[in-house]
Amino acid sequence: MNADLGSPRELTGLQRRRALYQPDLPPCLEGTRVRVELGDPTTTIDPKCADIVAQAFPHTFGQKLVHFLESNTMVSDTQVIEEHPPIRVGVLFSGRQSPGGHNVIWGTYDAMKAQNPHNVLLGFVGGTEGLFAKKTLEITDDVLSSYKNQGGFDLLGRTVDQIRTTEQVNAAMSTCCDLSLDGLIIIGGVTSNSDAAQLAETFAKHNCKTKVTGVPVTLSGDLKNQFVETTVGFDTVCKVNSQLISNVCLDAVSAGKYYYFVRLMGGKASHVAFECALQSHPNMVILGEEVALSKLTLMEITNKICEGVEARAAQGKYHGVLLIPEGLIESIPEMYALIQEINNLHSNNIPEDEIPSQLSPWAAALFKFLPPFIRRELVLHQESDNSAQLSQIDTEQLLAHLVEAEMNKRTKEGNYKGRKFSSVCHFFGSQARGSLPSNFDCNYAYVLGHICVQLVATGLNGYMATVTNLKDSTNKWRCAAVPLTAMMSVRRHLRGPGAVPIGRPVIHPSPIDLKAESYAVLREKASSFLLDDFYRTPGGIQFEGPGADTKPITLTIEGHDYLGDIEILQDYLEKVRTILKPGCSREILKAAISSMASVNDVLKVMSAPLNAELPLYHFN
Ligand SMILES: O=P(O)(O)OC[C@H]1O[C@](O)(CO)[C@@H](O)[C@@H]1O
Repeated sequence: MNADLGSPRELTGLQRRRALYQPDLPPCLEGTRVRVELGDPTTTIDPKCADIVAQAFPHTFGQKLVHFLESNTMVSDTQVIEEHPPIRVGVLFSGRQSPGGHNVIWGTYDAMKAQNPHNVLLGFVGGTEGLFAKKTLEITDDVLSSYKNQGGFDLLGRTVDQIRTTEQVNAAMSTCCDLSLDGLIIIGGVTSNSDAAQLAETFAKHNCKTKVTGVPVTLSGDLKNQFVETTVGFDTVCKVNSQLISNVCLDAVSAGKYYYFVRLMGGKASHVAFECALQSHPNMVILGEEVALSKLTLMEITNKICEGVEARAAQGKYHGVLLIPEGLIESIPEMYALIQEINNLHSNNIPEDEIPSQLSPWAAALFKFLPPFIRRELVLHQESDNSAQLSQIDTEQLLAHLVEAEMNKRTKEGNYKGRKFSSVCHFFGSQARGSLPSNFDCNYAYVLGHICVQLVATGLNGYMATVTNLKDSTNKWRCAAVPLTAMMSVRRHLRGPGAVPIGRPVIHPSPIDLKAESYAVLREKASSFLLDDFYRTPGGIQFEGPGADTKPITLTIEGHDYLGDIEILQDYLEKVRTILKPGCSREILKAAISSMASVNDVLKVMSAPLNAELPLYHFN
């Protein structure tokens, strides 16, 4: 454990300014009187698994939804919390670093002190290991001062995202009992929140008074369902990565000689890569969900990229930018099967170096075909959820390697006559995780911290703090809490009516919805992105000033706002058309011509019918 955790940091000018930013609270959480409304009892998001989840969580399954309302909203079945006897709460970072995490602690602290100055908030130093070892740091104004609105998780640090074995659960319970905690707040993604549900159930079973609350914090954005719109950190990470990608795009087009293969952190699902593609318009993005759906093999993906390279070469372009989600590797059918075999061998405690010799013949053949660096990475020890360590597998290098080999082959066979293919690989992961969080993430995390305190004060156990209507301004956000069991399901291994649920109930990462409108937009623009170098420069995160709120939240959350972008352009085009009436004056024409760069941009995003209409205007 790092000895520097929690010590005051020396802040730069920008950090100091950020530390002064005061996150907004929605009206329902302002003041000390909060109205709590109990809604409908819940089952699970997958009704077919309800019985299994109910059996596994007899004490916490089926609890009611909770809504927090402005204190003057009158509805039946509500409770107003006015009296606040002192409480003690523990908090820990369980999941991976994600920008905004510190503000959950700050929000929790402020809400606790507003309720009763004698309340005590204890942070577990070193995450789960700190929880098991009872290693705490009391959160105070002083401790918090240099961590407000700051990136990283270094106020408390983190270790393993796992509270699962009987030993771990018992250690957590004895810590909570010994410290006499009324509440335990677990900050993390799907794995941490699944563990939080299990802990809540165990605590309830053993009459432990500590109420467990989960908070959706993960850069991956995959803890997403009918109750949770997005996770803390996703907005920032997508904005930072999009800026980096757009810089790479401009670099690529400037020199015209490299293909950049950029892998993006984000777990099994491709939300980060998808959002970044919408923001920065690279030439290609290969989403794991598409690959899984079409069952594309490694060679089919390679050929698809090669076709893109050839099509661009036909236009004299020898550069490009490709986005690759880190989870792609597991979406390729034959790679998935190989990784499953490796995982099974790990689960049977076979040492890394013996794994290759224990593979089935077909898996061994595939393994042998892969370059040595990928082989080494594939056999690394597993993540806490028994899956491969995606961040350690250089899928971008594997693809660059296969594409280069295929392009050389095509050249040799005389099928490709363009310049030699050249690639540069990047992995964008931690660069964005440590970023100063966006205003959105600062506000979202701070509000979630407040909700956690209301849950503990109301005595609710096994809930996740949630906020919906996030695309609106903070004063319209709807604050709620959802039983963790309501988000659980059990994986089925067979499709169709014969499907049998296998495994234990957990909260699963949600894949990209390939039926969503934002996905349709991306597909519609795919050939233009591939050939036209229609790169977009979103720029760095703007914290203040005129640029700060132009795009307050990620495009995929807003759903239609990418279309909104197009609407703005359409509107602009209409204006240009109105000015450019046939026979218009020279001055007006000159003014319009000076906007031509933008008109060209417009042309690139416009759909075909509008494109077709434009030549009616003769600018020369
Ligand atoms: O830095 P680490 O510990 O390798 O974690 C990386 C992993 O954590 C995540 O950010 C979140 O689970 C994944 O996207 C990624 O594979």
